[in-house]
Amino acid sequence: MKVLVTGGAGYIGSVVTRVLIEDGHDVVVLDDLSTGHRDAVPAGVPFVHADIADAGDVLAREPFDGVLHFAAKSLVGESMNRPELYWATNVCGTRHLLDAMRRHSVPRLIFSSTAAVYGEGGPDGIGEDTPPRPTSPYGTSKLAVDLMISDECRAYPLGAVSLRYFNVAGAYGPCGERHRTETHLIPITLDVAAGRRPHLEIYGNDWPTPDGTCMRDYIHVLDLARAHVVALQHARPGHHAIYNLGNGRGFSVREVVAAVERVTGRRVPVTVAPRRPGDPAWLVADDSRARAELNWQPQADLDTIIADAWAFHQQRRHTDGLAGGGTTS
Ligand SMILES: NC(=O)c1ccc[n+]([C@@H]2O[C@H](COP(=O)([O-])OP(=O)(O)OC[C@H]3O[C@@H](n4cnc5c(N)ncnc54)[C@H](O)[C@@H]3O)[C@@H](O)[C@H]2O)c1
Ligand SMILES: O=c1ccn([C@@H]2O[C@H](COP(=O)(O)OP(=O)(O)O[C@H]3O[C@H](CO)[C@@H](O)[C@H](O)[C@H]3O)[C@@H](O)[C@H]2O)c(=O)[nH]1
Repeated sequence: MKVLVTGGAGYIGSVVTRVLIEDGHDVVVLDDLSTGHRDAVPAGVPFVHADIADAGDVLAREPFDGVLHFAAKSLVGESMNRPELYWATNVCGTRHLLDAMRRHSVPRLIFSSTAAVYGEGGPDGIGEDTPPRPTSPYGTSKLAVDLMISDECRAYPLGAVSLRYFNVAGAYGPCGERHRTETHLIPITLDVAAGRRPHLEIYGNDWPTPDGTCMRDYIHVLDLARAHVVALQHARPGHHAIYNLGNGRGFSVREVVAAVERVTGRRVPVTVAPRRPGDPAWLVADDSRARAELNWQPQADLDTIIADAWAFHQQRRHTDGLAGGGTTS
């Protein structure tokens, strides 16, 4: 298929772009490079430096079979302080994209939704039919888009799939997490293991969980990418399908730290800091619907996810000459 990948210079979008190309698809990437990197887009893939609000200019040039829409603001903590950014980019930006898709008769949409739409979970996995109660503007904005897409599919022949990712981590070859300001647990913990930060701050040790730290469900970015390729085939006109993508198993922040120490053979000093506003205690997926209907199955366990992220981290250290504290770039 000929597809447009918005946010294809970002972490997940760049991995999915690679996997789509390996699967024989013809990809164009659109990204404003606000958090992405031009060099994350594979060589030879046409790149458009633009905002999603202007995606119509690209869709007007030639027929597209689908759009994979990753471009977004996506940090829970930031969204608590700057909610307007989340409504403008995630909701208004996607509204413009949907209008352009309709104008240019693009039949398929794969949307990056999130576990953050559910709000507080619990030890039992969260299924797609759980009533959404987001605890942050990030989650609210993504839920608003999911609802907007459902309305669009009811009224028009668009076929859409929302994939609700749980915590994505790991790397695929030259593509991994390298946000200018990193907030995600695994890359920060790897920075500590590498001696680039003095310690990890654990955001709260008094949560209602077995060891008092937050529980999350980590999924390898390559497992996630493969689900997108399947979902593209699965989109049916006038239908909006929603699938959780996780591993179905929760790990606490302290368990992630222990896994990083095990995989890297390095010590990770920690301190306990206050809870981060907007964080739920538990987010663990019931991903049985994706396994059954998409015939998809995640392969990588937590140690593999961390080992691949660590290999990427070490490789960036060499290519970027990174040393000492600071952020990845
Ligand atoms: N990382 C996770 O664990 C996770 C979990 C659930 C959902 N998601 C979703 O997956 C998607 C990708 O996340 P990521 O971790 O790769 O983030 P990322 O920040 O690395 O990638 C987002 C990309 O979108 C681009 N972008 C942002 N605003 C844009 C705009 N207005 N116009 C054009 N491009 C724009 C950025 O430059 C960046 O390249 C997001 O929609 C996010 O909400 C991520
Ligand atoms: O320095 C840190 C960073 C994180 N955490 C904790 O680690 C857990 C995971 O945090 P993080 O890696 O920032 O991911 P989340 O906030 O869980 O959000 C990610 O996972 C969500 C789905 O679960 C997605 O919607 C978001 O886009 C994605 O950023 C949370 O409990 C944090 O409080 C710390 O204790 N210290």
